[in-house]
Amino acid sequence: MSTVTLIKKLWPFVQKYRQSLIGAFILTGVGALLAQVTPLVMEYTVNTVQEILDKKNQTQEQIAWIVGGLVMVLFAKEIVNLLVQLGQKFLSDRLRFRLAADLHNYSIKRMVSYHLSFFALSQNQIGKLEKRIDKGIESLTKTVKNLFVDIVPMFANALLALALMYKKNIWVGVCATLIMPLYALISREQSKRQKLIRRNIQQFREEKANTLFNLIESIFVVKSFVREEYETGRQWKLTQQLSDSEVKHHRTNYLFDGLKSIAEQLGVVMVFVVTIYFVLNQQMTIGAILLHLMLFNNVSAPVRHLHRIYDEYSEALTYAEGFFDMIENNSYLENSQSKTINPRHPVHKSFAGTFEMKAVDFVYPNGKQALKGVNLHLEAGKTTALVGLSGAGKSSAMNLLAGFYSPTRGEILLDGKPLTGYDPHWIRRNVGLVMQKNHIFSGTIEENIRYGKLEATPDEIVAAAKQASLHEQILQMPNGYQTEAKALSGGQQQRIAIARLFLKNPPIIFLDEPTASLDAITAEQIKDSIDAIKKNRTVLIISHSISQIMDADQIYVMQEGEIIGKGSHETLYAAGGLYREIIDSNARTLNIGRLAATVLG
Ligand SMILES: Nc1ncnc2c1ncn2[C@@H]1O[C@H](COP(=O)(O)OP(=O)(O)OP(=O)(O)O)[C@@H](O)[C@H]1O
Repeated sequence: MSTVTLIKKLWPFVQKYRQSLIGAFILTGVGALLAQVTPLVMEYTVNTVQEILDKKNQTQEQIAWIVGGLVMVLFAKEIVNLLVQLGQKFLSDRLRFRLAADLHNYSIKRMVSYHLSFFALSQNQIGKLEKRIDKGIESLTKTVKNLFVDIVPMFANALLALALMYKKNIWVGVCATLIMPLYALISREQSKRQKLIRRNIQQFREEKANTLFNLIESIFVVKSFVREEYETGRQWKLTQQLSDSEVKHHRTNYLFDGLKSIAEQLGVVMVFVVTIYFVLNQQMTIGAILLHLMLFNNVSAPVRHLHRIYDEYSEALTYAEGFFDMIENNSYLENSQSKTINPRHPVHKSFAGTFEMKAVDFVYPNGKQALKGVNLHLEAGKTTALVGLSGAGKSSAMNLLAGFYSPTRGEILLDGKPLTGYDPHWIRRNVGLVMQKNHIFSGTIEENIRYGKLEATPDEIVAAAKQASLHEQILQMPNGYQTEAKALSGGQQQRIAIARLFLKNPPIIFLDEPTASLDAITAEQIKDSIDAIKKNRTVLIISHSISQIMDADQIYVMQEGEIIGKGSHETLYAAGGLYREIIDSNARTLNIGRLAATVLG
């Protein structure tokens, strides 16, 4: 990423802090002027002392005045300088922290508006994203701070000092300028070599953060398979690769720092020799030696720090690239605002809820084709079931109907209109989802149920918990509804998701194995509650349980991403094939003959 691109991208975030920017620039100008005071005062001092020594007729009173005056000027300059620096630091810090907050908020806002396929990409795994956002914001805000505290003040100071050197003597000015191209050349070469190393470091850091996240997330499996050593070994390997790259990075820096130091000393010697020449030829006063060396120090200060500035800046550019790539990824934006039918459109008030998939193909970002030419019809107000072996594509079809992914080919219609024309937020507001794996947030049971309807009253929450057959168990918990939800069992967590659904009370219901981790009695209770809520709603259910499949008005059988049969339970069973195999093996697993004999007596 080039500097111009970076400025263009940052400007929308920075422009509302224009006043701080202008203030910082004014202070920078004042600071640059003040920095030249000391060399000029020193020149005057040396020349005056020389004069006193030459004339040998100055009174003690005159000497006291000169010394006192010098002390006053230098002291006053330091006070003003201190205030200027404080102002610069305050303004730049304020800008930095505000900017960090804005960038963070914006990146979160963008990220949550991306399609699920964005999160399915391997480079967007949780730890990697976290690192990219963190490092991106950190280095961008550091660059802004450096700009006002380091870069602009130092360069303003250097330019003014250089102008003064030229004004004093053109040859001295030329000497001071000569080292610049040499320095720039060395810095450019250094940056070229460091670029690749820095990219590697960024990737290793993201990888390391991600592996750590995964490790903590999978600690149960790690321990149960006694894989502690294997996991620490994986971490060690990554850390080793990262530290190798960092060592290489610093080694290259040391080498180039040495070269730059030689270039700077060359400049000092040249300025010194030229000034001495003019002093000996009596074309300059002796104070000029001190003046020129101090001015050259002002000129070379930014140059001396150039590598650090350059280093931090190049690092910022690398991270900024990753950060802006992530937050500007429009191809993954769900873009609810741009839809032809938005939440305020009257069509939504009278929608029926008929879904249709027409010749839908779907390929995941990793290249796995999950759906092939799928034709599916969910009749409004009826229950449709998807049946098939594991990996057949049932959940993928459901995710597409809920608008989480877009078909690779074919189209999906809702009430005869393309799903792509609807605001995905609106669709999901009208669809209640209970998935195989339901996420429980850190927080209380009440907070977790409330997620289904944020404005729900406590009574509504209790009613939803009752419908989900969870209320009694919650009351037995140490803090009732205020108990930490993560402490719940798998089945209880699933019922939290079901309670959310009841609270949301949506016209369309998608259920993916809603009773998968429940005991038989709870599963029956939930089935009854779901049966009650199902009436007159459009329902899509994925289940391996015979009872839930049989009740459906229409059943679709899926195999390897394709629909291979549809109809009622009776017609599909009579037709034989996969459906019959699934039902028969379900019955065998249940040992239905013996079960019937026991239950029916
Ligand atoms: N996020 C993903 N990225 C890549 N491939 C995926 C992803 N999710 C699912 N798949 C693949 O798509 C295929 C269909 O998966 P899907 O989850 O839709 O099957 P399913 O019929 O619901 O299976 P199950 O009954 O086990 O839940 C599988 O081969 C699976 O590996």
